[in-house]
Amino acid sequence: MERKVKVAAVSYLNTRPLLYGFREHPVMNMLDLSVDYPAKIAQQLIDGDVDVALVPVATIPKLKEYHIISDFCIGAEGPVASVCLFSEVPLHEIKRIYLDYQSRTSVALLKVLVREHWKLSAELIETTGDYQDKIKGTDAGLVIGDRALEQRHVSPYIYDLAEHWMRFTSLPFVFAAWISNKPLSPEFIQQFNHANSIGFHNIPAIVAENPYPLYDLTTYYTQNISYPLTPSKRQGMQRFLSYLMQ
Ligand SMILES: C=C(O[C@@H]1C=C(C(=O)O)C=C[C@H]1O)C(=O)O
Repeated sequence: MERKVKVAAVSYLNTRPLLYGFREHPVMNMLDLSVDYPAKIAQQLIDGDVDVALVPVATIPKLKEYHIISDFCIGAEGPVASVCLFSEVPLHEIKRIYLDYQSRTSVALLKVLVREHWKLSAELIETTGDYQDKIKGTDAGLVIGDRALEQRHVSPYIYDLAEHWMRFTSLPFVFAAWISNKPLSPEFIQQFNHANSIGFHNIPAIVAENPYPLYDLTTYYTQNISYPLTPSKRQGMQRFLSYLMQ
């Protein structure tokens, strides 16, 4: 029997609709699935520890070989809600910004917005562990994923990065896409895509099995995160990658 395809996905709530259909799907006989936070997954795909991953798109320039294997992604066509710059003061009073160690794409996006759109001179600070309690006074923080949905209840100023990218470029944004570091069989890709698509017809069931008091997950899954990897999202992704190559 052929070796199983190693697949890594993001462990946040936003990935639940993509993974919902994998349970009991025949494609599970062809793969081993693991989950982790985005920066970890990026490293696993770069190192070849996995074959396919829902990787931050900012990882693409670091891959020797890459194939976008699916019609689904973690994207947004307006406010995404879970990737934000959080602050106690307005944007232009921010002196320092803590960056999220779990992120690759959003950190790169924040840098593009700081430099090209907001034109801020704030100092950017890398983090390696919890830092949200440092978001105080003129120290702001970029937070992604479920922790961002929590931080929405803490910080008075919330700058949504997908919304600001759209204001800047008039294009949607792609945070993560299913990417392989080697060619995979058309049969696998077809089954994989099918498994990804099942959740979209079952959003009420997914919301019901993930009780989450901090944010309305129906809104999150249907109005914030936009999953289809459309031509305009690909265009947004190319524009973003062109900033990373500069
Ligand atoms: C929208 C999100 O997108 C995530 C952001 C990523 C990043 O910044 O590298 C990577 C994967 C996505 O799951 C989120 O997690 O809130």
